[in-house]
Amino acid sequence: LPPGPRGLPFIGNLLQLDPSAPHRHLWQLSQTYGPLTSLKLGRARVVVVSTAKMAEQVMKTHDLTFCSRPTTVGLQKLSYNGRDLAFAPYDACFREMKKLSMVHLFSLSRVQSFRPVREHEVAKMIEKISRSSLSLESRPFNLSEAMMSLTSTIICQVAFGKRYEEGGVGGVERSRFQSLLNETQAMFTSFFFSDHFPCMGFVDRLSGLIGRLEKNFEEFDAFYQEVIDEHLDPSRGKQEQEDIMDVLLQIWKGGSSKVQLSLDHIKALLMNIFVGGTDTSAAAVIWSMTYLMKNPKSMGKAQKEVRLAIGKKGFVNEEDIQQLPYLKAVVKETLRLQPSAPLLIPRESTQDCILGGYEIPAKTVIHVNAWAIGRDPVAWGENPEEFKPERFFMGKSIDVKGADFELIPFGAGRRICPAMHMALANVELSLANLLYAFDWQMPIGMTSDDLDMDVLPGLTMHKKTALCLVATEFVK
Ligand code: HEM
Repeated sequence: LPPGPRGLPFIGNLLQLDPSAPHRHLWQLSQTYGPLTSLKLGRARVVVVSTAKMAEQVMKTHDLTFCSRPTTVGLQKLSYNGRDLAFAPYDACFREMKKLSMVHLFSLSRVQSFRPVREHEVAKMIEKISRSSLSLESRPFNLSEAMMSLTSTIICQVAFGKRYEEGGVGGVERSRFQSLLNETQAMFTSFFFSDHFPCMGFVDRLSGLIGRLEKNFEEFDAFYQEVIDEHLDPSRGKQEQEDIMDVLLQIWKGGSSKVQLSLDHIKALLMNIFVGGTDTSAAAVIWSMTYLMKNPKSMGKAQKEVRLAIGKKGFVNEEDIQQLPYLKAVVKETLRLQPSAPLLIPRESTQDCILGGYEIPAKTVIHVNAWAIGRDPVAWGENPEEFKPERFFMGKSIDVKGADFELIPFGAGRRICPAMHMALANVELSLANLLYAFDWQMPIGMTSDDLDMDVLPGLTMHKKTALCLVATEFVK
C-alpha cells in the first residue's frame, strides 16, 4: 500500500482527519507522503490521489478498475439502494442509466432546449439586484442567497417544469424543497457509525440519526411522488417545454431502455439532479465573484470584455458567451482553485490493481483530490495559489472536460459529470450578466482583504460566510 500516517487500532486515522476541510488536510498529508496516500478510516481502506499524473492513472489507464462507488448507509437509503447514477456501483444497470442520461437528459440539444429558462431566470435575478441597488444605494446585496435561489429555480424548471415564486403558496413549496435538500446534504456528510464499525449500527439508531435519515427519505419520496402524479395526470395536457420528468416518464412507459426503469430509478435520478445540480453551480459563481473582488485587475478585464462585446444590448445571451474568452478563463481558474466538489465523488476499486508501483486491493476507496491537483506546482508552475485567468492563454490549452488531468472539476472517465454542459451554461451566463450589469464594491467599512475564503464542510464546497456586495448599475 502507499505510505500514510499511522493510525490507531480499530479506528485507524478516523480521529486525525479534519472534517471541516478534508481536501486541505489531505493535501497537507500528500506533501509528506506523496501523490498516493493511504489511510484507514474505521474498516475502510482509503487511498488519496493528489497529482494529475496519478489521477490520469486512476481515471483513464485503470478507469474500469476504479469506477465503482463505495456504499454508505445514508447514500444507500437516499439513492433507493443505488438505483441512481452518482452513487450506484458500476454494473449493467448503471451503464444503461448513464447512457440514457447522456443521450436523453443532458445532451447538448437538451441543454440548449432549456436556454429560455436560464435566460429568463438570470434576467429576473439581474432585475432584482437592480431594484435593490436603486432603493437603498449602499446596502449590500446577498449574492450567495440570490445564486442559490437562481440555481434551484432553474433546476426545478428543468427537472419538473415548476417555477417556485417567492412568497404565497409557491414560497411555501420552495422553502419545503430547500429544507429537504439541506437535510439531504446533511445526511450525506453525517457520520454513521455503521459505515465504519458495522457492529455498532445500534449507536446510529440510539443517536436518532437513522430516524432523521428515514424521515428525510420519506419526505423527499412523497415530494417526488407528487411531481410524478402531476405529470401522469391525463388532464395536464401537452406542455410547451418538455422537462426531464416528461422524458423519464416516456422512457418508463415505453420500455425503450434495456433496464426496466422503475419509478424508484426516476426518483433516485431526480435526487442526483437536485443534489448535484443546485448548489454546485451557485458555489462556482460565488467563488468567481470572490476571486474577482480580490483581484480588481481581473475584474476590470472581465467587465471590459463583456461590455465591449455586448454594448448597449442590455443583456448577455447565451450565444454571446462564445465571444468572451476571458470570462471562460475566469470560470476555469475558479474551478481550478475552488472546485465545487473538491474531492469529486469517492470511487471504489473492483479488483486488485498496481498503481504507481503500489498494490491497491479490490474494494479500496479512492478519493481524487481535485483541489490539491489544482495547486500542484508540477502542473501549474510557480505560484499555483495565484488567481490568474491569463494562464489559460499561455502554453498548451487546458480545459475542464475530463481530458486534461490537471483540471478535473467535473471528474473524468466513466464517472464524469454528465451535466457538465448544463452546469457551464448556468455558471457562464450568470457570471457574464453580473459583470455586465453592475459595478461591484465591498460594503462600507470593508476592503476585499476582509473577504474570507473559509469553506463549509460538505460534498460541495461553499463559501462559509455569504458573499454580500454593493452593486451599482452600470450605465450602458
Ligand atoms: C459547476 C457545477 C458542477 C460541478 C462542478 C459538478 C461536478 C461533478 C463531479 C466532480 C462529479 C463526479 C465525477 C467523478 O466521480 O469523476 C459529478 C458527477 C455527477 N454530476 Fe455533476 N457537477 C456540476 C453540476 C451538475 C449538474 C447541474 C447536474 C445535474 C443537473 C449534475 C449531475 C451529476 C451526476 C448525475 C453525477 C454522477 C455521474 C456518475 O457517477 O457517473 N452535476 N459532478
